[in-house]
Amino acid sequence: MPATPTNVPEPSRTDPALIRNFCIIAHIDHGKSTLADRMLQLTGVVEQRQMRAQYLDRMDIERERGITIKSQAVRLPWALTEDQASPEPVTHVLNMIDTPGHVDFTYEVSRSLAACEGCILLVDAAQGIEAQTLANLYLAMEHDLTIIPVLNKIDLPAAQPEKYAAELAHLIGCDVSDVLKVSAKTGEGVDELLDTVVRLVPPPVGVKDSPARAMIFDSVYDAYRGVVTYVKVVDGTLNKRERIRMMSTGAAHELLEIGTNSPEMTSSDGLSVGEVGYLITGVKDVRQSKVGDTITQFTKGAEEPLGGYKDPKPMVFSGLYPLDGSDYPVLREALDKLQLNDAALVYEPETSAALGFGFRVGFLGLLHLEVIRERLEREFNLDLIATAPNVIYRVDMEDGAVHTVTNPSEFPAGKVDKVHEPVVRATILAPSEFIGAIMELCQNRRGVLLGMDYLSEDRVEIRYTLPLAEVVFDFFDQLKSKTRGYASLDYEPTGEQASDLVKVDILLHGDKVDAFSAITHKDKAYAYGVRLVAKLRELIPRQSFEVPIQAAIGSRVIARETVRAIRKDVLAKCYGGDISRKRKLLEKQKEGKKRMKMVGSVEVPQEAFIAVLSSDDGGGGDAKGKK
Ligand SMILES: Nc1nc2c(ncn2[C@@H]2O[C@H](COP(=O)(O)OP(=O)(O)OP(=O)(O)O)[C@@H](O)[C@H]2O)c(=O)[nH]1
Repeated sequence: MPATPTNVPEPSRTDPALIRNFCIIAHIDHGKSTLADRMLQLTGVVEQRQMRAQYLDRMDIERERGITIKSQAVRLPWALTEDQASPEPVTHVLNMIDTPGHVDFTYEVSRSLAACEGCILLVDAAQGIEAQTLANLYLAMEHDLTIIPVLNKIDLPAAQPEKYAAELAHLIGCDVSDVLKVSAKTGEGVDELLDTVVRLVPPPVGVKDSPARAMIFDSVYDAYRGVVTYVKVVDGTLNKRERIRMMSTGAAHELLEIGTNSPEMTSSDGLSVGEVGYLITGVKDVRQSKVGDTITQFTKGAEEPLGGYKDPKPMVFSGLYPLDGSDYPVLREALDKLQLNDAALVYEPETSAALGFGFRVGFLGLLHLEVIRERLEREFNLDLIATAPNVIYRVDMEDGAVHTVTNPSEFPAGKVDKVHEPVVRATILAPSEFIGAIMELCQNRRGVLLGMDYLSEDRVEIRYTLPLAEVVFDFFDQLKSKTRGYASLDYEPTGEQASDLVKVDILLHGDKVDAFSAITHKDKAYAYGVRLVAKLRELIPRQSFEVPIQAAIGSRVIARETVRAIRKDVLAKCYGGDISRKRKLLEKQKEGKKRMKMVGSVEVPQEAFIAVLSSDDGGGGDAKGKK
């Protein structure tokens, strides 16, 4: 029987003993959104007739278009099932906090978890534990959260609840009988799950009568209301109309609105100890309301911030250039706009001899890069050339100077002592039959095996240290193809290592093309040069003169190909008078031209810049492409 939310306490007056803050962590597609839907329905915050699939996700799309805001935290009233029959059931307040699912946003996930006291670890009963299940579980453990293991999709004919319950129990060290079994689709077991959240997740602890301290765990930009900031109040109370201070910057703002989501925004007088909700201050840029920062009162505020604040650090860089140079101001404006909602996006203008005016843009990871690029192209109608993504290198010179390199073409000339590159700790989960293939791939990518564990008879967890540069290209695609789609991957940065790295330049007609420069390991430089030069020879059309294509390390040429002269005369085969056919061919040639970029005196098609992005393992796989 669904609970009807009666006697729900005001957010500014809720007894912390009745609050439960929790999140759902799961591997992608294991059913997090569907379970959230069921909870919205069972707790009565969304009525049956309003319910549609993935209620919260719908808001996500709207937010992207700037209409509404996704609920980063939803307040759900719930009375224990056995209480529901009594005349005055005790209503608990469950705050369900959303966590971004992807590896690029680990810091945000970690802040969301820091706002909770417990979590539901959701695993698909037909698939078992996957890499993101583990990555999130480890984060939850770091934050000392109470973990409720749950198997989802038990309605599926392919579900193996007994097998995976044992796997899950083994992983977190609990009893098999503690693993709950639900179907987010049919709703089976979801009310028991809500009861379990009330019973097992500890209430938040904080000091009521002290200056307020609230942690920001998310911050989103809304076209109409400005920045909406999601917080958990740890100590004290934040009241509407109060002046507040961001502790990392000291900036002061007025609290124009404060409230909770259930699931639409509902304003209140304030938020007190243990409560989770949103606030609006009128700031226009998420960088003024940063994830991880602590908010307190402006006067007589707290002195010590809550721990854990750090600025987002870009890990991957790429040059973004408009195909049509006159679009440069549009690109600048578009980046400015996107930055309003993305504190992790950094960029600065850059000029390339080959590509003209553009920006060097820093991203948290490859997914972040893809999302931004797609939004620029889709929402701002831009045609872009993106240079191959690269990581940050730290270069120590023999004379003691230290350079930070975010663009390979700026790799310093002169006597280099050491080059450092970032490394990650990667966790791969897969059926054990693929161990050999996975190890071969990781070894090829300069990986160092850290360890391997069997999760069950036929599933393994393999841990490697890998240079980030080897992961950012196409590692995941390769992993998927070598394991028929069965492997899952997660990684986290773990520092840097000194490596034998060199810069490989590409010369077209004797001119260095900065957009093609790459930093690679010395042992791979030759294969890289040969492969790229061969690829470019295929892609660059014949010109009216001969074009040598060379790869070089410093002044030493390591590979060379030549594009022979003669411009292709598309009309050569059109004898006689079929004028419409001639026109068609000429138009086609013109179309093709549009997508060309003049690099020095050579016309280079756009695909050539993309070709640099795909790599073949071992360097020798190019024959595939030639067939
Ligand atoms: N049969 C069955 N299907 C389910 C159940 N729960 C979720 N699904 C389906 O599984 C798919 C993924 O569910 P989502 O809720 O989108 O999963 P998610 O974890 O939120 O996925 P992401 O948001 O992409 O990370 C959808 O097609 C759901 O309809 C369940 O209990 N039974």
